[in-house]
Amino acid sequence: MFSFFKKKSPAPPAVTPPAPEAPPSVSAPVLPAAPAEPAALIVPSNLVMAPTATAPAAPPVRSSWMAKLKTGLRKTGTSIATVFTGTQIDDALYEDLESALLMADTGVKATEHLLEDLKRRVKDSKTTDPTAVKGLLVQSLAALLAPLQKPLRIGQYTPTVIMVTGVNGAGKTTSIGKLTRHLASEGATVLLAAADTFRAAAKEQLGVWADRNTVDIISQEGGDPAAVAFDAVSAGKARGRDVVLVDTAGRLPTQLHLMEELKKIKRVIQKTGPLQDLGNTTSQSANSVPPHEILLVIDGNTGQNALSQVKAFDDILGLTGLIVTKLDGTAKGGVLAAIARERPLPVYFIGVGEKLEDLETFNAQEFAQALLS
Ligand SMILES: Nc1nc2c(ncn2[C@@H]2O[C@H](COP(=O)(O)OP(=O)(O)OP(=O)(O)O)[C@@H](O)[C@H]2O)c(=O)[nH]1
Repeated sequence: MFSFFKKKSPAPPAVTPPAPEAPPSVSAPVLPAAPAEPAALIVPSNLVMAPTATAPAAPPVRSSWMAKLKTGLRKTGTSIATVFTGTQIDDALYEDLESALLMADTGVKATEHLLEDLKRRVKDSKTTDPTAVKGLLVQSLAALLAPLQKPLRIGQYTPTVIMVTGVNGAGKTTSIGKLTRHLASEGATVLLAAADTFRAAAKEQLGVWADRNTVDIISQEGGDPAAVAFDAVSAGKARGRDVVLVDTAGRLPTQLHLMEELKKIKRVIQKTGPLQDLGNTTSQSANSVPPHEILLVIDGNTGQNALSQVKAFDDILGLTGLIVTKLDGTAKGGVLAAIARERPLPVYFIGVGEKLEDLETFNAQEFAQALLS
């Protein structure tokens, strides 16, 4: 599920270690083609299980996840899939597809792109079968979504500081709980910062996750969220934690004073100073200054509104990635294509349920297949 950097050792120059032995039920991890990685080693986690077209059959864990994803996206997929039930590939088919994609909140730009790309693929393949066109649409969608597929890198800094933002009820606290569980199950030590000091229940909610996951939580009765974040990062440094997750209160991008507050939280976290970059032992890189990740949690049910949130939060904070929740039962799953076309930020995780295990890494090919199955 994550990329872990190998921790720095004073011993001889780093040598790539053999890949950790994978448990029998888990396939070899496949990371998306990435630009040149820094010298530090990425030790792929045994939870990175994204299969590609050429990978061996999906392991049981991932395939049950796929079933969940397919069920979750059925509402979106059914209306698109019915377009291909006819016998001819004609203008009517493309018009119906255009409407279905727009109804699925794919947005005008991504819809235009997909139609153009699909027509080219149909022409190149010389197919006359509408069912085959659906297969080509899967390819086209997967190619559009591919830039969003990226693993979250953990372990390059001690701690890796992750600030989590989003509108009210998007699923921030739940996603932090799920993420904490995954991190803890991979052996990472986690410290949670309850910087949502507005909602009385938020601290308790996070406290429950903390208890469940046996991690520490830093909170302050009615305190300043920026101060909570500062204390948490300082404590994370002092205690040598691998990850500090900072939960923030939900807010709308139109609530400018609250957006200013988020900027302040970011600034104050930056003031905790640079953290040792385990991937760059010679100089201190600029991004060793926390927060290393600023994530926006979006509710997949909100469709085009989610895209507006991505743009607004990104403009103000400079986001590094997204978590898309509630993809179970949404008719608006096309919004990921809109994000890919208009604001392509990495989608680190997607949520398809309220349970702890209902969080997985995003895989473009799987998502495209599930959406159009
Ligand atoms: N079905 C489903 N529900 C989810 C998912 N993620 C979160 N939820 C539910 O969404 C609701 C809101 O989740 P929270 O985690 O409290 O949201 P939040 O963003 O922290 O909320 P605020 O702190 O009020 O801004 C809860 O009922 C969660 O159980 C998901 O992937 N699928």
